[in-house]
Amino acid sequence: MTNRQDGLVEALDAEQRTVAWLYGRLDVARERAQAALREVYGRGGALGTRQARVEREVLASEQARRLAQLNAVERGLCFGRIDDGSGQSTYVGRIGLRDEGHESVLIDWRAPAARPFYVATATDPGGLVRRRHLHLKDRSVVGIDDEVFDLEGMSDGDRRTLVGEAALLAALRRGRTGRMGDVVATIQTEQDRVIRASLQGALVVQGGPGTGKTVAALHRAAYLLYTHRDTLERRGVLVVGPNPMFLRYIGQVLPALGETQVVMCTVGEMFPGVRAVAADRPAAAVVKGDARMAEVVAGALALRQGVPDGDLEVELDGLRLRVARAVCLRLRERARAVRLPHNMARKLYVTELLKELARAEARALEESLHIEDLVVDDEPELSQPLDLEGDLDELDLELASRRLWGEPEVRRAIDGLWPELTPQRLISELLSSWDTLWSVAPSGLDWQELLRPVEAAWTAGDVPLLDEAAELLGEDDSARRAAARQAGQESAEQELYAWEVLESTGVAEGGILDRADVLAERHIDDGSGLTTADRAAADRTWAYGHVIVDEAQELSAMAWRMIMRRVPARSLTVVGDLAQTGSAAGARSWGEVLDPHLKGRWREERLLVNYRTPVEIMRVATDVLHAFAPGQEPPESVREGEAEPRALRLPVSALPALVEGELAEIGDGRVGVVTPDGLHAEVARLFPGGDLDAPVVVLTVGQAKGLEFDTVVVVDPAGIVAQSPMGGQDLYVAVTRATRRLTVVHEGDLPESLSRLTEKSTL
Ligand SMILES: Nc1ncnc2c1ncn2[C@@H]1O[C@H](COP(=O)(O)OP(=O)(O)OP(=O)(O)O)[C@@H](O)[C@H]1O
Repeated sequence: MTNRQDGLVEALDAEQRTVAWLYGRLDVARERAQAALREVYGRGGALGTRQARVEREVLASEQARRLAQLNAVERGLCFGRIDDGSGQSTYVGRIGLRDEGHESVLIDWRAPAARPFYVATATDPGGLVRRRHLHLKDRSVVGIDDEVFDLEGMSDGDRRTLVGEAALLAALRRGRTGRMGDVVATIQTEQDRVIRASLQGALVVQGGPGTGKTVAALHRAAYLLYTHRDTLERRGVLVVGPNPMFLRYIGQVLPALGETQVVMCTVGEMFPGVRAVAADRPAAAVVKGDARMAEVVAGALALRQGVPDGDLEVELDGLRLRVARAVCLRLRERARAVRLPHNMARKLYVTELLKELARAEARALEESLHIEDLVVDDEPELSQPLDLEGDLDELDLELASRRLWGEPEVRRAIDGLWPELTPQRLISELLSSWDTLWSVAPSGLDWQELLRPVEAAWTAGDVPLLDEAAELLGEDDSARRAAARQAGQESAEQELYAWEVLESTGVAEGGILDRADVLAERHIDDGSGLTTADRAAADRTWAYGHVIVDEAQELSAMAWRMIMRRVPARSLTVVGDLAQTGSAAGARSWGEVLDPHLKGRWREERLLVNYRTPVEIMRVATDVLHAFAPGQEPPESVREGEAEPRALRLPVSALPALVEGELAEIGDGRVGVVTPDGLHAEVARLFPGGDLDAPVVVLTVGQAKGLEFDTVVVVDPAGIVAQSPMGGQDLYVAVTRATRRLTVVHEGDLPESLSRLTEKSTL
């Protein structure tokens, strides 16, 4: 054996001992959490005082969460080590662990002490002499990669253990599984800046395909939850993604990092109770996404706050109650002046109008009696004009109002003037009414594109309109607010109590939680057993502590209005690539979409290295990019691929044979077949049952956005360009999904931008 091999074996042995010991600590921590959980449950059932129940729930939930976190970190518990010039070594892992003496033995990757592991470079090693990556298979150390920053500072023994392959490249070469994995072990410096940026304010992460925007944004969520757990566990974190497929693709990253309490949804899912299943035509999507639609919705609502053409007349038991048009106008102005949402202002309007109707009833009654003056002969002082209306005092008015409110004719009249509305009703009636759109749409807006049947299925583009409407309509939430007021009184007591529980049980000292109000909030006994994430997801008006928007270039101006409502503190991470905008309603510049809300108070980080697509494929992608954005440069690939990308002139029916060959080439990996929308059904029939985990999955470009596969087969590139409302952007997205191999299949001519591909007509 050579010295070098000896050194490596020695190093592996030494690291194996350390790693085994760390897993031992993990087992101890788990056993403790399990024992604590058993002990808490052992304290009895649902009986006992409220105090005892709260105590039990607080502890059980904390221990369960701790246990889930400890279980999540089993794979790759420790992945790094940093050595400083003083001979001190620090191990970095998925979670922080301490020894019996409470000394830190493993540093959580998110802790400040772990930072040098990610930011040290040869030119700026930050006091490190070496960074070591540990590769684990189950609990065994199977490899190590060293980067040495200061050869002089290392011992001879250490020098002998240098091993070649960079951990990053090893990670990038792995076959794809159909799901995104975490990259804690190999976060790069530029990504680290994104991940650890301050919670305050808005950060835009702009980067080309494969630069790790998504993966960095997810690690940022985990980092923020670790660093600001008190704020964020109470308020929650929301991740908005482009489609359900993408959310499934990234769904495992945060749980693998021990974080399960993040809400993930698409724009189409952001209105509780509505499932947006239909798609808009591009022209309709553009109009729906236009910021001027806010005026359209407001205008449509204003039309629902009506006044009669003449006087208001209601027939009731043979009486004709009449309220002058001028009075109706005055009541409407008064109700509008309170600036409450429509459904809440309606209360005021209804109360006032009922009083007017009560007066009108008295007047009508007077007239119906046909007695102008009641004259009592003997007692002239009693002789006076009959004045039923003038005789009504407040109490009479209230009683009469209540009675009138029970009359269907009165209800009908009021509903005709100021109806109680749901967002769904307002928007579906708006989008199906030529008259309403014609009268409220500002000039220049192609409102005719919006027209559709009243019962049409909801689209993702409708959801921001529904949200806008809900904001203007409000809901009569007096009952909920009364309950909240009462809960508010209780919460101070609960916080104090929760704190006492933590202290008396030692949980507080263990550092598991440091703020009692977090617990108090999470454990307010609303009887639902819901977590913050559950409550937030079900509540349209929830204000999140932080919102991450991925593929943010696709969002329309109206969608941004909705997102901003969810995050009043404007703590946002906006992740995207303007060169990949597929939606005609999407962004052309970040300033254009963000400035209306943030007034320039956002900053941008750029990611410039492509970790996904090999150089050869990126050359093709660059041609595609330059065809629609001549001056723009794509990110630089970090590695070479294994095959030149190719074009094949083949019919769709030949795809199964082609895909079979690709599967044979890549072994364990995944094939993605990307088609224009119009061909999707036909191609998908050739590969039944293809979900994300399947070896072959057929996707439209919209579905493939954000995903990646070992091999990508792009079908009918000319069709993809033709269908794209923006031009070549969709083709750019399609050709940048591959990590290893790219084949373009076409029957007609290839788009000019793909002329670099060597063309063949056989497999
Ligand atoms: N530091 C890293 N270490 C290991 N793998 C990484 C790293 N950064 C990114 N990757 C990998 O590169 C691939 C691309 O990352 P990601 O999907 O986050 O890029 P993206 O910028 O969101 O791309 P797109 O804009 O095309 O959707 C993923 O497989 C990801 O795991």
